[in-house]
Amino acid sequence: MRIDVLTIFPDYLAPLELSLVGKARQSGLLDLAVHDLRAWTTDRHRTVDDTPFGGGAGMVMRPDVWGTALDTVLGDDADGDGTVLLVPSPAGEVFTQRTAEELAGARRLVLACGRYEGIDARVAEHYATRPGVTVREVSIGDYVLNGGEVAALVVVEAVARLLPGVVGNPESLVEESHGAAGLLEYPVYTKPPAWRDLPVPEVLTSGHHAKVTRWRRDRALERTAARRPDLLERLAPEALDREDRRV
Ligand SMILES: COc1ccc2nc(C(=O)O)sc2c1
Repeated sequence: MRIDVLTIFPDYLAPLELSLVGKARQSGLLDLAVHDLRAWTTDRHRTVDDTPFGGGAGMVMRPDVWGTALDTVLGDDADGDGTVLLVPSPAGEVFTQRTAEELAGARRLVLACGRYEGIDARVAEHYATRPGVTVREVSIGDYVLNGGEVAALVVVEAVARLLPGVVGNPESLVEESHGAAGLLEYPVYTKPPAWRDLPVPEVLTSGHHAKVTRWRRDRALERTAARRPDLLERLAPEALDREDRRV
């Protein structure tokens, strides 16, 4: 997959050179480039914003600068099919694991990180008409950030780890929170067996795999019911067996 991130703060995306995403880039599993939006400004102050039509506080990012930048980055991608222009926005659809799975199937992601009061609305409107490009405005949660860069970090990590070969053991993608089971993850333990007078649950050292599996499922159901009942409500009825309903 090819990912391009456009921002006025390229250094904010430095964490994408580290760890799992960094390794995926080095190995060629992920082709990612970060671009400084100011490279497409034309004035000596490298201006990217202006005052909002209709008045109000703050500044709005100019469509002309974004248009030149996105035209360049999108290129004359003849087979532009499967390109998602992703715009982090507090007014966007909520980004979930399902969103990450959908985006992981795209041929290409271009993330446009806004700042100030946001990007002129005509940018998303214009690129939504471009053949082969789908525009999605997404929010990573019900709080407001100062710009799209943090959201871009979240989106890139959540998507990259779903790409084949990026995570060492694909099995681990199944059991984690918000994974295929649709439940929160069960509690995990490691050595030492006793720590500050706190023991590890006996079943986990019993060697009885069926009991361990059941215990983990029960703890995941309990946690989900206590912390995210909305996830339980979304589960298909057949996703819970008779044993599950006992919890
Ligand atoms: C101006 O650009 C912004 C500002 C706030 C913001 N908040 C987001 C969120 O996902 O909560 S994305 C985002 C982009």
